[in-house]
Amino acid sequence: MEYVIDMRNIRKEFPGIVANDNITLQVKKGEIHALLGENGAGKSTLMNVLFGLYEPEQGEIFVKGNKVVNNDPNIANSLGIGMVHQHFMLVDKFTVTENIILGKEPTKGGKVDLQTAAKEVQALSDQYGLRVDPNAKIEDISVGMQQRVEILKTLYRGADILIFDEPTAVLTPQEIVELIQIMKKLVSEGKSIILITHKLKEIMEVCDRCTVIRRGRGVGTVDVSDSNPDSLAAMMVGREVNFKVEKIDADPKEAVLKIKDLVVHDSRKVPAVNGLNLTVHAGEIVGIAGVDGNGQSELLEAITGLHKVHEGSIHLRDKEITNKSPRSVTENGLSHIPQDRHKHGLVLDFSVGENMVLQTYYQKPYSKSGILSFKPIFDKAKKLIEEYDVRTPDAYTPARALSGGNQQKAIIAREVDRDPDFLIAAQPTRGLDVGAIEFIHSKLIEQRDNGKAVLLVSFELDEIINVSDRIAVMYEGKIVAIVNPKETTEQELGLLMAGGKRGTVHAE
Ligand SMILES: Nc1ncnc2c1ncn2[C@@H]1O[C@H](COP(=O)(O)OP(=O)(O)OP(=O)(O)O)[C@@H](O)[C@H]1O
Repeated sequence: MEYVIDMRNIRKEFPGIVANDNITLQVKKGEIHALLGENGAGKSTLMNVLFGLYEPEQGEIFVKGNKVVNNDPNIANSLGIGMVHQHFMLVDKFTVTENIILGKEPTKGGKVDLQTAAKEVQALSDQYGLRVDPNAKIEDISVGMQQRVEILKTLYRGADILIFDEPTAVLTPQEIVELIQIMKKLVSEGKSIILITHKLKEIMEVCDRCTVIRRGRGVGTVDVSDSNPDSLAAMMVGREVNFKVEKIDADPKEAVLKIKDLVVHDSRKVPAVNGLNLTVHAGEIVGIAGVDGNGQSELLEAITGLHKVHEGSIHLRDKEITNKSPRSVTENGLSHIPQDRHKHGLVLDFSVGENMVLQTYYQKPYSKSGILSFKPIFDKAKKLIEEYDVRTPDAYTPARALSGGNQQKAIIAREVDRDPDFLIAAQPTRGLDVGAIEFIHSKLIEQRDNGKAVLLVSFELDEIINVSDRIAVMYEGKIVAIVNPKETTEQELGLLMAGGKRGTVHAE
């Protein structure tokens, strides 16, 4: 059988780690082929080898039966391979069309022919159901549309083998439904897709076959129709995974976070949070459910001191923290697992060890008389790396070199370990494998059981329902309903998130 992609016995090493150890990946034409593995298993590395970004130490690559030599991204492109990266590579100030044609502009009379380009983009967009506004600027469009621009960019360059690196991690549930339709359309038109995802539900829904890798080695390739989420998880992690979140009923105590009549403006000076009231008690997890863009980011930034509050107040226990600096809020007992781990969670060029003390480096035992004490810093880091299973060669490795999921585990380790009164967890399991998700959920529940107040914000409705003790539904900058997770369904929550009505609101 001839494969469109045939990667044989690939080996790729980084200092201190074999990221790909003799891996074979074979993709058939017209299939959606899942690539599944734990955080740090080597999936992105393998795709970067295929795309010519890394040169493997060993192994062969055949594309449509032809052996690839001296691979680089230009060669990969010319062979019809296109990559839709997790972090988009678009120019914010350019329009959709300008981004799509960048580097391959049609010309007329020596000038870029934008009219012809716009027509070509529209034709591709119609053919594959990739809805975009060709004249909109990237900075003004949603994440979902930006992703469609990335897909169109690869199609415009003639790609017929598309690599999607965790494409749904950044999307809202509605956008995920659309992307799945788009992927089905692409393969029905003869394209082949390699899909990296941690979401087993997605694999079951759209993929034909799945290749599993564990700690840099191939475990095997299976037909999805012969598998189920349990068997895939076990193959990937090497043990059975418990998908059910185990917890006893909450025993909430005194109020820890008290928000009264909060108003926060967004960057366009429009109220994004608009008269919001919310209380979170010691010993409970309150989950915030809402469609992206209903003020969740502004709310979290206001609590953590990253965004100015216009009206209203925020108290942590009896201390007012309204418009206090991030450091002051942190010193008053807040920990924060931020939504954007690169912007607010890590200093990528610092070592993992240094990142573990980002909020506490100036305190004892990590500093003495204003000078850093590296032994206690790295002793602490080593302990956390072990406890949280952060896969890194060592504590001295720069955070940038860790896989996305392991960067997230490092942040969670640091924030939970600081033992705060109040923990904000924003999309805490985004990009994590099922084994890591199981572990993080148990850590959040452990915090709750130790009497901490936890605020969980997540687009994953099953996570909100399974982990929270109360669910606050946020719509147009307000909490519009408080729901008991035991008495609701994903459908019912979805309706409330879209502005539907049900019951009364008790912010307490
Ligand atoms: N440029 C690099 N320099 C050093 N080490 C690296 C580099 N890129 C990846 N690694 C290491 O190689 C291993 C595999 O990383 P990779 O990003 O391929 O994992 P992954 O399976 O894609 O993980 P995730 O699901 O978390 O994204 C990890 O241990 C990572 O730390």
